[in-house]
Parts: sequence; structure tokens; C-alpha cells
Amino acid sequence: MPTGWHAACWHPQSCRLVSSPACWVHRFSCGCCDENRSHRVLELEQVSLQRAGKRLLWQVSLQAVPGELCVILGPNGAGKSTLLQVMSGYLRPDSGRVRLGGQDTVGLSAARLASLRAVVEQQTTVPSGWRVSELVAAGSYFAAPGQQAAAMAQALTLTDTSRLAQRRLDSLSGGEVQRAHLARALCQLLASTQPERYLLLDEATAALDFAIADSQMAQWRQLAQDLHIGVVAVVHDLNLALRHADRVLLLQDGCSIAFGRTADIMQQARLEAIYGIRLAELISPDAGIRAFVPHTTR
Ligand SMILES: Nc1ncnc2c1ncn2[C@@H]1O[C@H](COP(=O)(O)OP(=O)(O)OP(=O)(O)O)[C@@H](O)[C@H]1O
Repeated sequence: MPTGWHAACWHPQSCRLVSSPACWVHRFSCGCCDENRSHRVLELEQVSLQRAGKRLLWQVSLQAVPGELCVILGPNGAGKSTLLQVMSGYLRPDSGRVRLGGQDTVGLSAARLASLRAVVEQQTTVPSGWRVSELVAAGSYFAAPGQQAAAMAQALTLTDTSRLAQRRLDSLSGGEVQRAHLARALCQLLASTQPERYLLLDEATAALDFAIADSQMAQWRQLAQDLHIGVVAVVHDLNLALRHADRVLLLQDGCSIAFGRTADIMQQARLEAIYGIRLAELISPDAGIRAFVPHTTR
């Protein structure tokens, strides 16, 4: 029998409640997964936050693990960026806890935080006149001198920004600037020696064209697996999430509506309720691809 409340089991193959549909949705303690809850998880537990008398987040829980791409979805104003800022340690929740590497983020030094997570924010600013190489190098600020050059070179290669390295940021397109910031964040993680590292991305595909956005999402998932980092991304495009996310958190009005494996969470009726729109679900039997499009009558 379940013995209490705790976050969902991340090892369903060894979970004795796996056959129970309630296991993910209701987050029962299954007991057997306690030992699997490694300190490498990025964990939000019942996080709430209020600003100017408005409830921005209410008892939101989530776990992200290295090797996976976790996507946060929800309508405008749902609280996605606020949640990512709480996860990043930029905002302190009024109640609840955020743990990174087994430690509460409250009280972690800037250097320790920088070794555990790197963030690409929705609105990015850089000092005028900076070149891409300078921005990326800033990602390795806390690294040992011997690790900086290698981390920078690898980050530029992985994000296909080597050819932009000597360009000034103010001469780049919006999409190129976003990729440069991704390179800076990756450089930060590559320069870290921590076994648990997280890449937190807020609408980092917003300025990218359809094809590049798709390949970026595929690349994030691949990077998560290859570098064994956890990637948490706020995304607006339902179909990008459907195609690439391992897990999805649906937010509405600051509340978690559902969290779990992508195929289980992204159900038509649930998405229609959250976004307040009728959707058609398209399925390509040959390619095995699902997609949602607004169902409008003309
Ligand atoms: N400091 C603040 N004081 C008051 N309200 C705030 C503050 N910060 C954010 N909000 C409000 O909280 C809500 C959630 O904002 P947030 O930016 O997290 O949403 P979001 O889901 O990321 O939205 P979008 O998809 O439009 O980027 C919004 O209604 C916003 O106006």
C-alpha cells in the first residue's frame, strides 16, 4: 500500500505500482522508488509564489532528471517563466522547496549554482559591443582556467556557432543571438565538474525558424542524453513538445494541471481545456507522428 506522499517514481520498470494508472498522476509513494530518488534530481516540491497580491504559482511540483528533456507548456501568463526563475534560483518561493544536487537552492552560492545549472532567459541583454566569443567565454567564468578553452570550443561546435565567434552580437539576427546564448549556457555546464547539471531554457526556440526550432529541440534531447544533463525548456509550440519532450508539465493559472510522460499528458481534451480552443489531432500512420492544430470552421 502507498505509505505517503512523495514525488513520482522515475523508475516505473522497477515500481510495483507501475500497473496503477494513479502512479504518475497522483504521485503516491510506491516505497520501492525511494532508493532510486537520487540526489541528481532537480526537484520542485509544492512551490508557491505570490507577487503584488497575485498568486503566480500554487503548489507546483516537478522532477527533472539528467538525460531527459522536460518541457513546460501552458498559455500566456500561466507562470512558466516564473517557474523557471524559481528553478534557476533567481526567485525565492514563498513556500515549498527547490532542490538541486540534493541541496536547497536557497543559500547556495552563485558559484555553486552556476556549476549546477545554466539558464537562457526569455529576455536577454548583453553589454554593447560584445562578440559571441566573449559571451560564450562568460559562461565559463567560474571554471578552472584549464577547462575554459575546451568548454568554449565544444559549446561553439555543439551549437554550430563557431563561424559566428568573432561577430559582434549586435550584428546578429535574433535566431543567431539565441544560439549564442545557448552556447554560453552550454559552455557553463561543460566547464562544470558536477555530475548533476541542468540547462534551463525559456522560450529558446522563439526566434528560430520552423526547421531550426525542430532541429534544436532534437539536439537538446540528444545533448541531454550524450552529456547526461537535464534540460528543462519552456516552449509554446505543442507539436515541438509532442515530438521531442520526454516529459511535460502543463501549467495553467500558476497551477500544475498534469505532469508525466509526454504521450500520457498531451491529450486532446486536456489541451483544449487549458488553451480554451478546439483542436484537431492529426496522426500520420506511416511516420507515427501526432500533431495538434486549431480546429476552426471558416
Ligand atoms: N513581479 C510581478 N508582479 C506581479 N505580477 C507578475 C510579476 N511577475 C509576473 N507576473 C504575472 O504573473 C503571470 C505569469 O507570468 P509569467 O511570465 O511567468 O507567465 P508565462 O507563462 O511565462 O507567460 P508567457 O507565455 O506570456 O511568457 C503573468 O500574469 C504576469 O503578469
